[in-house]
Amino acid sequence: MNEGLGRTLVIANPAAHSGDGAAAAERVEKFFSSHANATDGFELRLTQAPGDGMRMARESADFDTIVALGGDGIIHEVANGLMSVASRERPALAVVPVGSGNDFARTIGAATNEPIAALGQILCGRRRELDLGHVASDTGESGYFVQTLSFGLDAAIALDTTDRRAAQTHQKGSGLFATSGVKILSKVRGEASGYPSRVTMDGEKDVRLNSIVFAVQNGPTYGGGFRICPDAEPYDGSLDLCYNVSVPALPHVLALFALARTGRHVRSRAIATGRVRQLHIEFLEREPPCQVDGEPLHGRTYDIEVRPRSLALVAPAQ
Ligand SMILES: Nc1ncnc2c1ncn2[C@@H]1O[C@H](COP(=O)(O)OP(=O)(O)OP(=O)(O)O)[C@@H](O)[C@H]1O
Repeated sequence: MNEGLGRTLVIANPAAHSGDGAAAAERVEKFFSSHANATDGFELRLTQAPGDGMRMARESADFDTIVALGGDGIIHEVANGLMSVASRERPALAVVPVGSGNDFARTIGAATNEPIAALGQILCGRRRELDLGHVASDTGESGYFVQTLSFGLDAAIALDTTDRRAAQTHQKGSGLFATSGVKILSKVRGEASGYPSRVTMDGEKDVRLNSIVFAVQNGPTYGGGFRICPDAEPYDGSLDLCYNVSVPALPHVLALFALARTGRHVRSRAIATGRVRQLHIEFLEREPPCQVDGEPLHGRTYDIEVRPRSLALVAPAQ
């Protein structure tokens, strides 16, 4: 049993998972109202638009625990808002995952799209110190990521899933990612052309790559369950990498994409993996598509680092 949630703020995205977030928020409100000893008082606030979750979390120093209810997007916003709160006043993060992708939830072992089960896990959970990734680009954009940052074709695929969700597709999770993958890859004619880059890992000598895929992960999956960095874990003080070291022919790229569903792509000679604390990437010819926890980010040059043990997380007891 954890030491209690204390004063609790639920920040809920009613639009998450094609609108399921609204009903999930009601169920959580009912649960906390009828189990008064679960918290030292709670408030529920619904977001109305992108950005609200970050703002609400930024102003949450009076609470002990913030429960982010929704998908990876709202968890990303709440984590970023919490990082603006002074560390000695920063509330703990808990999640009730109601999303289409739920990659962060999968990483920490939280029940997905089952709000009461997820609440049960929180109430019986244990505190863990969660690492975050931090990224800053040459456009001046910067922020933290809880799960994933990637460049290249896979980022284009992830961003396409966001557009297709906004267009009310009924697909979810890895099916959505797979369909966007086939769509994006079918636009590639002949050889997939990469994004030439110069990469410095942990201050070592730089390497030249022609990146089709360059993923920087705090947890193992992206795209609703694709195990791009199968060994990543968000409590180890480092970020895991997966990138191509040669540019395979298109059928090979498609095969690797399919294998990534279960993490078997890492056995390919075209793929390298790594583990770093800090990374500098410069894209030499053109800006690649880039996604951070499923949202777009822009720039040609990126500084990325792990911020170990940044957030107290109420994680399911394993
Ligand atoms: N009230 C709202 N109406 C519309 N969009 C919102 C609202 N609140 C937040 N958002 C935005 O919706 C986006 C997606 O939300 P969220 O990640 O919670 O759900 P999802 O897309 O269904 O799940 P996942 O990210 O796991 O696939 C976020 O980027 C968030 O900023």
